Amino acid sequence: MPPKRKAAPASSGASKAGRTSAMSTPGPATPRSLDSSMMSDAEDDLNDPEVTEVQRQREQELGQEADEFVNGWDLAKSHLQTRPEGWSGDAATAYFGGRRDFSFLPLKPDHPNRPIWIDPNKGVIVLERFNPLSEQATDFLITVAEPKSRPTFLHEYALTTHSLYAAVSVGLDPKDIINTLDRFSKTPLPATIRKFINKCTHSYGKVKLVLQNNKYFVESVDAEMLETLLKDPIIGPLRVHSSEGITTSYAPTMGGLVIPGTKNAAGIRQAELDKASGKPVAPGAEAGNEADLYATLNDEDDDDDKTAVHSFEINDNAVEIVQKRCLELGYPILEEYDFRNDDVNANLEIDLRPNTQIRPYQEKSLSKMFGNGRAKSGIIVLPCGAGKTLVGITAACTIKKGIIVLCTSSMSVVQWRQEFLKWSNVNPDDVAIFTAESKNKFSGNTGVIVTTYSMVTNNRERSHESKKMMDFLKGREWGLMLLDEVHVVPAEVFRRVISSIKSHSKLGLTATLLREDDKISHLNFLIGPKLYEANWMELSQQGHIAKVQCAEVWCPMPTEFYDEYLRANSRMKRTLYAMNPRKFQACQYLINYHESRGDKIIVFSDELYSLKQYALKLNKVYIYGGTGQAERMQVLENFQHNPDVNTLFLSKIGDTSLDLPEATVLIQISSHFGSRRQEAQRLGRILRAKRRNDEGFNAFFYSLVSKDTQEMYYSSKRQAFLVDQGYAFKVITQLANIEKTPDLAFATAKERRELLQRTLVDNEKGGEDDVETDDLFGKPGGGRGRKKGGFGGGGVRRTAGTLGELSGGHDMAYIEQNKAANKTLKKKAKEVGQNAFFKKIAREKERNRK
Ligand SMILES: Nc1ncnc2c1ncn2[C@@H]1O[C@H](COP(=O)(O)OP(=O)(O)OP(=O)(O)O)[C@@H](O)[C@H]1O
Repeated sequence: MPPKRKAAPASSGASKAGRTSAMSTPGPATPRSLDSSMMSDAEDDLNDPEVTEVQRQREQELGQEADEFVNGWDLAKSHLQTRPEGWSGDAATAYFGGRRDFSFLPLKPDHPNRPIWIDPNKGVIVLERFNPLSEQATDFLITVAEPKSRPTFLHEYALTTHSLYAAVSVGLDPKDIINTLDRFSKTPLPATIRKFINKCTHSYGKVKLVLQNNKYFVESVDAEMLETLLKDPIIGPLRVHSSEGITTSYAPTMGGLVIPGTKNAAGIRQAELDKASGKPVAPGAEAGNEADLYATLNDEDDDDDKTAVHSFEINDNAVEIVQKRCLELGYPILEEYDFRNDDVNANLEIDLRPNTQIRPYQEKSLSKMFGNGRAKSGIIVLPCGAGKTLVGITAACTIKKGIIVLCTSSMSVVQWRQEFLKWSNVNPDDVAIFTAESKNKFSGNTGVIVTTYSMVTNNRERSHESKKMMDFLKGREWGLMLLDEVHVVPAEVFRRVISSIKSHSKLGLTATLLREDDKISHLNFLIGPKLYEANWMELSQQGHIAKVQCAEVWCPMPTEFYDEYLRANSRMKRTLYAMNPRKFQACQYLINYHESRGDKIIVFSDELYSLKQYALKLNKVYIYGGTGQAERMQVLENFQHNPDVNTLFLSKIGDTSLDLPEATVLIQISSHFGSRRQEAQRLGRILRAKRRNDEGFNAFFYSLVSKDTQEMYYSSKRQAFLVDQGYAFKVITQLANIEKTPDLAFATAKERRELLQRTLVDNEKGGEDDVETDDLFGKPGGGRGRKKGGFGGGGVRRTAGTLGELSGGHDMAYIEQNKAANKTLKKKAKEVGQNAFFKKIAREKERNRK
């Protein structure tokens, strides 16, 4: 069967440039050129129970697609060899024909000097990064469009309704948007694009959602508009009937706003004054500081004219439906909080400490939130380690009202509280924690509460204390709700949080806004649109996150493994491509190489059988769902502090449930399907490297892939997001001098055969059923670390002798070669219970507890 081969849309062309060949031939062109639309409905959302069933079905389909892909290459290759004489088509022709043929757009005479192209149908903008005007164009595009893909030479942005609203809300005039786009464009601005911009900007801000006295109101200055909405068959019935239809009041006015932690903030200016004992730096002194432009609104904007506003009340649980419907009607609802004129809710004494200065990208992201002096709800996307916490705290210091922070674990709750105390001058008694262990309220009449999603959405019988606390949380209006790690929380959880706890504004924080597509659109209504997404490459060039070299290592499968692979069911296929002895050797080689350079290495395997086999054979420590809490802590502490423990094997439990110490190298030996989010999250683990500013320092991310298997396909799918962020995956087909690796595993044909037999026998009965979850909200049928069979389970029998008998090779008795390194650690820990290293850790723990 020929592979499904839909040509990718022209608009994703820029993202195709991400993979390059480092050594020898990369083989066939990369699977990125396959149907990229399939990426959108991938099973990205590993944690969402709602997705699990869909996910299982997709897994099967994906398996088929992957097989077709692999077979397809053979077909394609044979086709190329036999193409007819005189055939003039080339591989690229398909990308520029039909709907992607834009040659009807006339080029301006000086088009080489202009940096952008605009797709008249989709509003996708392609920016030439090598053009001299690209810097200016980038600053502008970030304000009016959403970044989609940013590899080295070509960037893609998209004009969307939300991006245009955001542009208007920071004071850009539709005419200016059109003129500037036209100025940068190589062709005259298409009429469709002008129309789209005018339409979106025209309806901006006509309808608002406002929280007053713990009730939601739909508000507009245009009474007729509200009448129209009330006549709508969906919105009309959602009005609260006891309320008296449309009411009219008068809107207050705004004053100037300065985001704390920026150059203009009082604290910073005071600190600069003190430091230099001289004049303060003039506000906005830095020419072209875009954030200054947006963040500081002049008091001249004040006027005393009060405008009449009309409103009607809606039910708490109708908010999402009304928002969706208004967007369909072409009147997107604006959720903005005029916190400076909120006299109802108490003010919180909180400011950033005077010496705290937020970084330019943090400032930019916040200027999107506070662009017009009010707080817009939405999501800020910053890579791991780029300082999302400080962004959230600065937002809290700007709003200065009651703040509620929702985290994914009680460990993060404690960290958030500590960060509040570290970066701001808030009174420690005003920052309270609501977890299973602690249910304190703040001392004054307002403050900060840090809690977890599960604490506030828990359906089980609550303790008296916990119930009292929930009543407290529900009974008041919060100024800001900070939602951490929004990409891993199911939409239903947000729905429950948001309908029970009322807040005037919401800020979602995440490193990757990747979920199944419809879930992303849920977030638009549940939290708000994406306000800002940082450019990873820019941040790494500026030294805020580490530079990472990404490579995909192609490992051929020995014939006997490949034969079994072709015959195997999908479960066994996965085990076989993970247990490929050439892959094992590559892993051993890379570990040796990087350990000798002083790196700390994390090896990820989603396949539990291979995880443990690799770790045992290489005598390394490992953690998976079944590892007890005490052992986990011990392994992590050793990995962090013990110079003899430099490699840690991790199952997918490491993606979300562990607070991992810093590492500088990541190796993936097996990864589940095509989750772009998981891939990005894993890369994030090495972005925080402290040595990132050392001259020539690089972190490394290797994906080991068994050649000509389904893995090749999944791997390319997984990389899509990172490629869009500008990471180039080098393909390595040969590791130099690998055969000279000391004690290279499976170096002989006999050892490889033995490995194959053992793998087949051990997994005969289904082996590890990978229901292990790293999951915060649980999946049906699997609690944390629950698994059928496998290690510690009852399903697999592994005894010396059995294999020999089965295979008929009595000389191949299976010997458990290594004691688990974990056990050695445990033993050592007992022996050296009073060792300085452990004493230090104990002291640190004690300090943290205080
Ligand atoms: N403006 C700043 N000035 C100084 N240090 C900063 C600043 N912003 C962030 N940092 C530091 O950068 C580090 C990473 O910050 P943080 O943990 O908030 O990142 P993150 O984006 O939340 O990462 P993750 O997604 O991994 O949780 C922290 O040590 C933090 O103190």
